[in-house]
Amino acid sequence: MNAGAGIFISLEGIDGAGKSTHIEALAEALRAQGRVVVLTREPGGTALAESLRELVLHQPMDALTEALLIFAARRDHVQQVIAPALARGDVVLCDRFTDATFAYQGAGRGFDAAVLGTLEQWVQRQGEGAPLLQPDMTLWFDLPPALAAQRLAGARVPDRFETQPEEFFRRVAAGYAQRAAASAGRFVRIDAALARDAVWALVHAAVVRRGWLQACAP
Ligand SMILES: Nc1ncnc2c1ncn2[C@@H]1O[C@H](COP(=O)(O)OP(=O)(O)OP(=O)(O)O)[C@@H](O)[C@H]1O
Ligand SMILES: Cc1cn([C@H]2C[C@H](O)[C@@H](COP(=O)(O)O)O2)c(=O)[nH]c1=O
Repeated sequence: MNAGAGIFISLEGIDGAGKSTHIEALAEALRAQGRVVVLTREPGGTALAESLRELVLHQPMDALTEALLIFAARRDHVQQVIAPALARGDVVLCDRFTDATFAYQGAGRGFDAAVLGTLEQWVQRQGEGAPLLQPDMTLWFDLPPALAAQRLAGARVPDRFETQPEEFFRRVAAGYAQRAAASAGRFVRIDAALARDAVWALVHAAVVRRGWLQACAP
């Protein structure tokens, strides 16, 4: 649940699943129908959080340090960008949010999910008794890790996560599947193995179904 009048949509999936390929087009489709869209990402989205992102993606560190830095970045991002945008009534499109932490740090690294849950409660509430900030909808780009690795091969210099073996991404993918099953009303599974046009059609249809976009005229 989000605390404002706006709409909070997150995009999730393992590295290379195709989120970035569609997030700009979704922002444009929403803007074309008069919505104000804040396009952002995690870790990142503020100057401080982008600095923490650089550390998390490139510096060696243990699992607790990684989880704390990601939640510190998230706190700043929520306070400075996401909560104000939702309060204004904007649409927030966020490339990854806390489901990524449960999938990567929890399922991938094996970090204690209960501790992650506690950090989530601290970071995503605006005050005592306030609701837990959560996306209204999560578009989950579900792609087999072997296919994601093929798509990413040679595409860019890999970071600390992208250099992990395929087995790591199998655990992360299983983590996402578990999150999706536990929050079936929030998650929309996108078959990311399809061709780009077909993936876009699924993304567009998911947002239309919620009534946040008008269907295109035939
Ligand atoms: N449906 C598709 N079919 C084939 N290739 C695709 C498809 N969608 C995206 N790609 C390609 O796969 C690669 C990864 O896509 P993209 O960067 O959008 O993934 P991502 O989920 O944003 O990854 P990351 O989270 O690691 O940044 C890119 O080279 C992109 O052009
Ligand atoms: C939010 C979040 C992210 N990560 C990881 C997942 C990715 O490998 C990188 C971000 O890179 P991207 O190209 O922008 O997808 O960070 C994570 O491990 N935990 C998180 O909570």
